[in-house]
Amino acid sequence: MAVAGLTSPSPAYSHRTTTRLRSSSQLSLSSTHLSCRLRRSFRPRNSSITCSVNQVAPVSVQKPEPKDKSECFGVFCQTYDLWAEEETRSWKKLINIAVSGAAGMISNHLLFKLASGEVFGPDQPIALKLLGSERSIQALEGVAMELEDSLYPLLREVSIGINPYEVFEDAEWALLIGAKPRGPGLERADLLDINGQIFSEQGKALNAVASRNVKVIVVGNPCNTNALICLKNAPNIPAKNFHALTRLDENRAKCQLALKAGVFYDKVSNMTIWGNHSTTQVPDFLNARINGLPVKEVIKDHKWLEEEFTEKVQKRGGVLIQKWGRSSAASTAVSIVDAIKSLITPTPEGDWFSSGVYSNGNQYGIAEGLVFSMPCRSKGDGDYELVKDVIFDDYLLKKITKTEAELLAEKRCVAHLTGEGIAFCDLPEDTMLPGEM
Ligand SMILES: NC(=O)C1=CN([C@@H]2O[C@H](COP(=O)(O)OP(=O)(O)OC[C@H]3O[C@@H](n4cnc5c(N)ncnc54)[C@H](OP(=O)(O)O)[C@@H]3O)[C@@H](O)[C@H]2O)C=CC1
Ligand SMILES: O=C([O-])CC(=O)C(=O)O
Repeated sequence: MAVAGLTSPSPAYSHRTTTRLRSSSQLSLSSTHLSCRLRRSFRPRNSSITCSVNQVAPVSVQKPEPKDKSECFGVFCQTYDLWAEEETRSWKKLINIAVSGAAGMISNHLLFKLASGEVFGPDQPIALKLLGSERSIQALEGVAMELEDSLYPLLREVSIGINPYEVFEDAEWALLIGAKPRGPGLERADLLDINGQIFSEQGKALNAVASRNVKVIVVGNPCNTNALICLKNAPNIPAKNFHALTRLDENRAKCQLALKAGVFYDKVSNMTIWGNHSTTQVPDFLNARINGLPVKEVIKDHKWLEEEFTEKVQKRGGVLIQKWGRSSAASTAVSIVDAIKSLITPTPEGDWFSSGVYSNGNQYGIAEGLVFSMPCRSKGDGDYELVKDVIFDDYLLKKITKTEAELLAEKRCVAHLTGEGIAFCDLPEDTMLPGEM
């Protein structure tokens, strides 16, 4: 077998064809692929591995092989003598980033940001492990081909697959984007169940094969409850490592406040989104600041804050769908980048960021056992702490109670997927995703 080359993006490297070759040659092609990966070539000059099928010892017994094996892709299976490149000397150790829904719209923006170095930095080589499905495998090959053609120096490996137990192996970051979108006639309870099954399976897979300190960001909706299902199915990974993406809501809220106050949006800080990534979410203007001052001192129209501003942020996703004909993809990818960067760089003094995190042990009196968006700070080590000095008033507490009730109802709906008994679905009527109106 020729190692998948620079010039032939043919189906020769699809997972199915690789399986066929393996069967006929009686060789462990999986070892071949591994030995061909770029990370293996970080070694002194003159001792780089020359990759060829002859190096692999024949195996006497042919094991049954999974049909859905994840494989390195095209040019990313090649070996190079990287010591010729001085810059690689100062590079950090390669990290594995798994992305689900990798052929979807959000990923189409996100993967290229990850590969460019804008997220993890110019000295951080990465491996992208892309999860698709039978439905999307062709498209996923197309994505991998575009990554090949982009010639990103920091992108050392790309593998694609449809089995989360393969794709999530040794993942240090898992960006879980793939989920069935809500369509006409689909009840929210049904969506919770369908997507819940996906996140239950992916939680189990992370538990089995990912790095013990993997950081998981759940984007696929309904993301808070999907994140809860995921963490409940991954008992060997700290619950604190699971996040539901509410950073897009934070960014949307900052933009609206900046617009009203007539300032550039970098002047808005301390923006918390409380609760669910849904139309009950609470953009907190009581604690947010503009130019370091409380928002209510800068924007005197408090009725606007309570009514128009709040609803605008809650329903921004839906308005965008009406304009665009599809949900936010580029801005969601940007907000995923922001969310990751907030965990790997120290939070600026006095500021914070929002993330949907496990509510156990929170000091705000929010019900335990939920994934609830709250204000967080990080030292830049991938971990976070909840912010202590926030204030509440009756308006804020009432709104938080409403989004909490919604999340508690969602949780009861998926009890069968979190190991908490029999599910009982009594969702409030107005329970909606931001993209629904
Ligand atoms: N938290 C947030 O702020 C935001 C969250 N979202 C959510 O992110 C998710 C992905 O959005 P986006 O990338 O635009 O969506 P796309 O429709 O472009 O991609 C979604 C991917 O989900 C996968 N999927 C899994 N199960 C199914 C299924 N049963 N039917 C169809 N597709 C399925 C598909 O990949 P495959 O076949 O490979 O599994 C598909 O490529 C959605 O759930 C969306 O609601 C969107 C915007 C903001
Ligand atoms: O509802 C959706 O799919 C879109 C979404 O989450 C958002 O725009 O915030």
